Amino acid sequence: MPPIKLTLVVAVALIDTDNRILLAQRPEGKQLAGLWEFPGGKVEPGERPEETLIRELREELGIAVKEPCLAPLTFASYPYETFHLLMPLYVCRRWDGFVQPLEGQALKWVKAQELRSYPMPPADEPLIPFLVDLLGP
Ligand SMILES: Nc1nc2c([nH]c(=O)n2[C@H]2C[C@H](O)[C@@H](COP(=O)(O)OP(=O)(O)OP(=O)(O)O)O2)c(=O)[nH]1
Repeated sequence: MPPIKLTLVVAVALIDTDNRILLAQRPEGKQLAGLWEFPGGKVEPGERPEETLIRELREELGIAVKEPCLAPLTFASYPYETFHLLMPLYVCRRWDGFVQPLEGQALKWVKAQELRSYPMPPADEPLIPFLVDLLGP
């Protein structure tokens, strides 16, 4: 068996004042294209996960998030074919600026109980009940 490549990705459920969660659609041409995911990305060398998230949210969505506004909720651990994904999921209800699709990605605000209607990467499916518990149906 080849050694496992562990990949650390950090993601966030942004929650608006109606308790809806932001999903972003993975662009064509990327792995898992077309699936709906939580904003975030790979932790780069030398970064703390919270710094990664703040950077990704600025680059992808044009919003400014302060570190104390990121609350850990749960995590995903999933064996993709070429790497093992470890993905902490934070929750964030406060940010500055307006969410914009700066990378051309489709965005949707959805209720927790609607998450199952959006095809998500297999790693994300076990995260849904935590959001339903947190936010109610
Ligand atoms: N951001 C995010 N990534 C997720 C989720 N679920 C899930 O399996 N992933 C996977 C998809 C990718 O393999 C990886 C995130 O990497 P990424 O978005 O930063 O990078 P990428 O695939 O675009 O690749 P790259 O071009 O940056 O190398 O984590 C999720 O909910 N949010």
